[in-house]
Amino acid sequence: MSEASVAVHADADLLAQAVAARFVVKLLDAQADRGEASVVLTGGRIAAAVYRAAVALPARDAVDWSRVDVWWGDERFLPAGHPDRNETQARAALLDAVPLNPARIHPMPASDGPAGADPEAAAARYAEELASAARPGHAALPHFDVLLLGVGEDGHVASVFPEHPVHYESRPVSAVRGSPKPPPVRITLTLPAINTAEEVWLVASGADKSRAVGMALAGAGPVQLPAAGVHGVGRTLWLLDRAAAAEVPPRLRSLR
Ligand SMILES: O=C1O[C@H](COP(=O)(O)O)[C@@H](O)[C@H](O)[C@H]1O
Repeated sequence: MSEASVAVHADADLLAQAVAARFVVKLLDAQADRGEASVVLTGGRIAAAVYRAAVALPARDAVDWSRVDVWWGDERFLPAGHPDRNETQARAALLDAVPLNPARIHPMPASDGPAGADPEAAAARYAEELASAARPGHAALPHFDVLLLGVGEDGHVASVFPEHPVHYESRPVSAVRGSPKPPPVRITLTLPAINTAEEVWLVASGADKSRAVGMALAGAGPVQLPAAGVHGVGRTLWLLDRAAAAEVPPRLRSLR
């Protein structure tokens, strides 16, 4: 488990630009080291801005997109192509603009997909897909070079919400019913699965995130504040704008 580090940028636009640049470099580094890269995407407003900024970077053409695996940390359990699906957002903002191998894009199942409208069956199906990409002799998950997370006003990450029973799920992928944020039915990686990633980046912008961000970095409990419970194996990076960083303990800040 890695110690958290924090980078603060002046505003949401600069934050998105900086995260996009880091993201492209991370893919390049992973491909230099391993010949391929594996990313876990998130949903949310700042994530969409990061994806658009990544597409606008000339250096994006240095990435061999055909050797990038794309996974998701959570999904709203809605029909394929629904505008509120995290997949739909990521395709529009990033995936449709770069030459990925379609076989290496791994969206979580939709509610009208082959697993049917049963979110538990859909979660089990995604767990199987992850397991089939795991390295022989390793756990039930593939290697993730970088896993992106937004942070909710309540401190949720992916679709792990405060005090939700998903905290007690031992499998890597869980259905979520009764989400306090619409839609009520979702699928999510659980915190232990998220914490297998080499790097976890938590990206947050805006004053409405400042309390959750500050409490997570001050050491809140993960059941009450899920963002406090995520750690990359090699690196845990909080990427914030000034508004979201307003309550970060001063000793942790690195201002840009
Ligand atoms: O519902 C979700 O919300 C969070 C945060 O979204 P934001 O718009 O407040 O940044 C997101 O990280 C998660 O993937 C998504 O399903």
